[in-house]
Amino acid sequence: MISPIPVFIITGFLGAGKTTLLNHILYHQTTHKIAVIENELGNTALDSIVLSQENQSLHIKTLQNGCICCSSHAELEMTLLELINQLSTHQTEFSRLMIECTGMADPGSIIKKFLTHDLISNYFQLQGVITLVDAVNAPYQFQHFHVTQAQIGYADLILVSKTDLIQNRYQDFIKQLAYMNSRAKIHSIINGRLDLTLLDQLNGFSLSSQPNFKCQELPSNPLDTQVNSFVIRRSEPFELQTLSLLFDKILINFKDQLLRYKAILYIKDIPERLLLQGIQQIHNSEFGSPWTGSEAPFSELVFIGIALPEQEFRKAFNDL
Ligand SMILES: Nc1nc2c(ncn2[C@@H]2O[C@H](COP(=O)(O)OP(=O)(O)OP(=O)(O)O)[C@@H](O)[C@H]2O)c(=O)[nH]1
Repeated sequence: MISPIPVFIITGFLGAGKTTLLNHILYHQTTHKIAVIENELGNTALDSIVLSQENQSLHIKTLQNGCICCSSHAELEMTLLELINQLSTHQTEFSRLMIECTGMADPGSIIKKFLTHDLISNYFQLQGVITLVDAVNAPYQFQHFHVTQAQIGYADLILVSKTDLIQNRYQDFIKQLAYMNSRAKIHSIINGRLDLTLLDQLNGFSLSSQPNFKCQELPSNPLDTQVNSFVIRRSEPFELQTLSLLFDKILINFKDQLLRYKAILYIKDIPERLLLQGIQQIHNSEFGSPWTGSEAPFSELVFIGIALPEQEFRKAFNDL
């Protein structure tokens, strides 16, 4: 058994710059052999031809029978299982896997595949969801294609592309993205030129990471998008049992709205911090390092979802 291979999911609406980014990564990174799974909708896989010409050594698989978040689910699973077979029989080797989604894909179901499938989750460790956002067209896309909002909600790293076309007029837009997803790092990039060290820093699905969420101090939601996020902080400890009951209730009541959530929790009479993360209904938790004498224990929770009622959540946690 090899140690799990880090997986990056690259998402973003049509034309946002996913392939441009992928080409930059493949061309400039030197330390990893990267396998790529691309998903093209119903046309020739021109993108992958460009990629494979520039990077002969890469294993590139193009899925063309539909979108991997819906109709082509089984095809993605089969491809991953095939890669596992090739890895375990030493027919191939690579140290990172990148999946480029179609522009219309909701990444939620793709993420779930990596968290729920026994064999796939043994071989592959989801490292991060990278969402490309087209600074020129995203405000229109947010209004007309709601999947673009979900793509923001699932992101660990948001890359705002095409800022060269609008000069400095995107600061409010960046604030809007932070309002929608307070967990994700946000950077602007031009023509895919990503600082590759950002990839090494991604650990969106790690339970051991220290949450350090951005505060939401934005008074309104200027683009009237549905996806929102908020951070709840608390210094008093939670009772484990009542907290579990509250989470159960939230998962039932908001099952169609929750996208992602992550928390570090201070639990009464427990010396270690409890780490929790979830995507939609799937969640896992474990105890992390103990609180040290020099730090004041605290809880910090971030929720990202579709029109989540922030005040209702705050009240529910405060009342515990
Ligand atoms: N000016 C400018 N153009 C960009 C930038 N990033 C990408 N582009 C261009 O935008 C177009 C679409 O880029 P792609 O990388 O193909 O976008 P994509 O997200 O892979 O598109 P789909 O496969 O259709 O979903 C191409 O012509 C790119 O050259 C950028 O930062 N600035």
